[in-house]
Amino acid sequence: MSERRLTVLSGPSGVGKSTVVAELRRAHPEVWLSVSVTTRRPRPGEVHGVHYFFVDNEEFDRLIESGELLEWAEFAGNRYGTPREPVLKKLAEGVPTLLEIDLEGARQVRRSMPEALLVFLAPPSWEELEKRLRGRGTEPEEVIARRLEAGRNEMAAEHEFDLSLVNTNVQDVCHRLIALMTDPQGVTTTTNREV
Ligand SMILES: Nc1ncnc2c1ncn2[C@@H]1O[C@H](COP(=O)(O)OP(=O)(O)OP(=O)(O)O)[C@@H](O)[C@H]1O
Ligand SMILES: Nc1nc2c(ncn2[C@@H]2O[C@H](COP(=O)(O)O)[C@@H](O)[C@H]2O)c(=O)[nH]1
Repeated sequence: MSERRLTVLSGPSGVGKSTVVAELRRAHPEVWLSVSVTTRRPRPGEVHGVHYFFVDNEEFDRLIESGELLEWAEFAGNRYGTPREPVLKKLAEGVPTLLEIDLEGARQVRRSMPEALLVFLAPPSWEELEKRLRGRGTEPEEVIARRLEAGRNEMAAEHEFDLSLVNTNVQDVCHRLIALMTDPQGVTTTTNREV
């Protein structure tokens, strides 16, 4: 089984990664999304084991030390990581597998699984990104500021990805993403900005 079936979706906070992934999975339930571990507190409506595995710092330390994480990173004051075992199992079964992770995590996957397809989700503009992040209404202003600061860094790393998709329209992005996941032959190694 080729590691090419592993697709990583990254991009600045608020660009619409979760929205795109939710629509992709609604339309294509055959795609498996890794459930990450995080030390962040749950937002209203988030369910343990569905949106994240919510753990404390001690448990996260243990997961790192025992090598149970494929990658992990600190983002805007919290830690996030991908459980290794379920990802390897799904890939071995040939299931199209998706990780929604930050830039640092994507870089780690690039090193450990170089055949993975790394897709950057870009906003139509910086103003639109701010509008989406604030409009979501899930974080206080100081957290939004930290996420936007991280977002500047993520935008500067767009060229590291195999491909960029501009999230103007969720349906358009989903169509392109599922095509890439099921037939990634057309992807070149230089960054293309699309949609
Ligand atoms: N194409 C789009 N057009 C307009 N609004 C959008 C679009 N995609 C997502 N949004 C909205 O932008 C907000 C942020 O989306 P979402 O939570 O999916 O972002 P995210 O990239 O997963 O953020 P984070 O990294 O912080 O988890 C949401 O309110 C969502 O409804
Ligand atoms: N490196 C990793 N980053 C992850 C993982 N799971 C989620 N994330 C990224 O964290 C930020 C913030 O997410 P939020 O849910 O608090 O808004 C976002 O960029 C996610 O993509 C992971 O397992 N590893």
